[in-house]
Amino acid sequence: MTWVASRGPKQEESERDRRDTPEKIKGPSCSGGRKKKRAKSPRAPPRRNSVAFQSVIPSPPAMSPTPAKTPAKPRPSKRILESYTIKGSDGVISPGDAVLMKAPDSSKRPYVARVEEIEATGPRGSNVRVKVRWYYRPEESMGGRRPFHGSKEVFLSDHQDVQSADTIECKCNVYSFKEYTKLDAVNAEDYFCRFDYKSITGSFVPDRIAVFCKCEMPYNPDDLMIQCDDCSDWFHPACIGKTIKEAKKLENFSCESCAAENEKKAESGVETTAKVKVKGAIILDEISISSCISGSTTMATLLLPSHCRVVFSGGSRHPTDLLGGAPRASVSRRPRPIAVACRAATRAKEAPSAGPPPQALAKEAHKYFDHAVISVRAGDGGHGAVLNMPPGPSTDAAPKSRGGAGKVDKSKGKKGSGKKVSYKRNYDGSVSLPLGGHGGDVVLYADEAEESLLGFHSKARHCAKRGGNVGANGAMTSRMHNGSAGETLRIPVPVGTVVRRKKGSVLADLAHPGDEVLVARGGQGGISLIDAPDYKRGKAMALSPNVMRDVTDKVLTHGQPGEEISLELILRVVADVGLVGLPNAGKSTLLSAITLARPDIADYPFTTLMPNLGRLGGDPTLGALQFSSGATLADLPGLIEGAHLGKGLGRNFLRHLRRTRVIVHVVDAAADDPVNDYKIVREELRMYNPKYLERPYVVVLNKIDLPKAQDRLSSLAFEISSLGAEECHDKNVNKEISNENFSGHHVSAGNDKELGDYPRPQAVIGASVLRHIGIDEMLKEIRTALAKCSNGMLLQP
Ligand SMILES: Nc1nc2c(ncn2[C@@H]2O[C@H](COP(=O)(O)OP(=O)(O)OP(=O)(O)O)[C@@H](O)[C@H]2O)c(=O)[nH]1
Ligand SMILES: [Mg+2]
Repeated sequence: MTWVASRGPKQEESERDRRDTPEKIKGPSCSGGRKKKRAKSPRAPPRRNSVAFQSVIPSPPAMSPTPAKTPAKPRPSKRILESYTIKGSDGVISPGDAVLMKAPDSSKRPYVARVEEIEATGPRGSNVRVKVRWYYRPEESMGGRRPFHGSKEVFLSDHQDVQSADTIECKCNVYSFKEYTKLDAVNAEDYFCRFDYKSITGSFVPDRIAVFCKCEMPYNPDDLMIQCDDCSDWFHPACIGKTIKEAKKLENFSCESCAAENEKKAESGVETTAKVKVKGAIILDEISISSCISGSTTMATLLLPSHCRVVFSGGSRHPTDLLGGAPRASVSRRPRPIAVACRAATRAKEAPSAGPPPQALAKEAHKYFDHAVISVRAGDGGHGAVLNMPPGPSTDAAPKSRGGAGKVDKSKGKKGSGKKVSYKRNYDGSVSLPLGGHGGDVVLYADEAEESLLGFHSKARHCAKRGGNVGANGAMTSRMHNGSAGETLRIPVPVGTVVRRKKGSVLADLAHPGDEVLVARGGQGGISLIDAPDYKRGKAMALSPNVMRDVTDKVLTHGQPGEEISLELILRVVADVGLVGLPNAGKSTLLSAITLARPDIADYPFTTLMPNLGRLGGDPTLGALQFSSGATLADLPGLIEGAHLGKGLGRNFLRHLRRTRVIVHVVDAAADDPVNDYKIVREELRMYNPKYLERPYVVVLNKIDLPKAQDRLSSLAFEISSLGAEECHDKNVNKEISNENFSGHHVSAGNDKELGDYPRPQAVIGASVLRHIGIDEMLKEIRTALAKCSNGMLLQP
């Protein structure tokens, strides 16, 4: 006679129950959900069918109302045994041991159970029975198998049973999670258990568990993970955009945030001491590492060459493990987790934090307001799920009764009673499996409310949210839906910001309010898989052609990582007219005189540190031939001789002239040598970008209210107006400006032209902005210049 373990109801019944079970898993929780009503798990037997343990404990004799005619049969005597020798093997088991018990279907994996008690009944104790507590495999639990479940993982359930000792196949080992990760080798009979499982409610104890990686998943000991040398967090290769092969070749690894930090530190030039640091419980040298993992070639290549690698193993993973196939008999070597920090890690920890400190940002804002390097990361795609395909109305899939010989499976009579479930289908009729949510994109957009890039120095990293996982309770149901899409992260930048890859090409010029650019695309959501039993797999596959299976099954169920990119943001103010000149020439005074802007004005050099913008109102009375629209003026910091060598404030702020179409030179006519001052500024402009000198410009000889200026006004005007060539290349100006907007660097070399070779000023005007003398004439000239260069239209900046 062949004995098999008797567990579980008919599959149909279980699936129906599971479909009614709402999904409750949230975040790292590993709970399989709760039911309001008492629910049967796939394994939970209908209590009427299973032999309740209590029933074999001698109970008090029943009080019979009528005396029996025949004497009651004496109950067989029962003996509790301390140990039992498994039939057909030398294995001896005793209470507390884990055993494998035969499944009714020989093609199925044996059940794992913990022996609670051994009893012998019958004449001479010939009938030995064991009280067992079942271990559930993840796919047998209500929540189903999740990506973080190991192939050798089992849950200790509260489901008890009494079985014939003849169903015991052999002894096995169920380790705690910690013990399991420390095993040198994992045999076919080795399992691990980290959760207790309540088979009635489908809940787990503990119901929370530590999560790792960007995907925030609990640790699956089957999967390779890489540890960041700096922050010590663990990452899946797929989550950092690497294949397992590539990950194994890595010698040093720093996660994105640590890498960005390290980069900043490297840029700041902090010298550090390099020391190899060993951490973790096991400190091994090269030889002991190789001996420890001698059975794992994959790990050997990973660990030996670098000293700086790290790892949890994944060599033993096989699709059949994930799909519920029989455990492989071969012995796989399990390397111990070893973490060896590399030099970069030590350096990172010792280096001070990079980036300008907040005080510097406040005091020297002019150095940082128009340039920033940021890194953005789009959200990862949500994960798909490994789903169980519920059996159809046909009972060919229904498991046979696991009852011992002679037992009758009452549920057999319900053949074909299962309801037909209508699934969402693709256009070709195949079952549409739910997808993880799309990760959030990252978009930069021009916002008029933003004035500078200073904020990006204090927060240089921006991450969008990840997509939601497929909310599945393990079973494929008609109510399943895709994971929620991650929200797009929209980052406002000042109007006029040029976005480029770090040390790379220009991505966009956000020159108009509302302009936007998608800089990082969110990862695609992972697809779901059907975890069908062997005998149904063919059918399930036929139903669902979009199911992809691979050796790396998990990659398929995992969402794709979101894009990550380092960006350089360069602000070029959007202005039509640029005011340039030496410090104290009166540029800010001029801006405040003709616009509503109120810049700082003072009698000392470099009062202005950052460009000030002002809006010149339009004048419709001027008519069509004049520039009657409004224009924006930018007052730039003062230039001095040698600015191109970094003197004064340097000349980097001259980038803000790029979008201007007309330049106004403000010259202090009361200065010692106004003509030379004018030439200095022209020369600095030429050194920065010779094309600036080809733009129409007006010279304002300021402060003519002062007697010193008044005396020489006419000679100064003559001298300046005669400097330069007569011809003006107005027609080319527009084209040049728009091209320059996208050119990365100014051109200063290879230009043989002298100052005198460039066009003369359109007009030289004597003015006193303080006394409002010559203002109207100056405005007229500015408008004329604007009208000329834009041909009556506003330019596309
Ligand atoms: N007498 C006289 N003084 C003037 C005139 N315009 C400006 N000033 C004075 O010149 C000084 C400098 O003026 P600002 O407007 O700050 O000069 P700036 O060119 O902006 O100087 P920086 O910001 O340092 O580059 C102030 O004291 C003004 O009052 C003018 O027309 N006549
Ligand atoms: Mg100023």
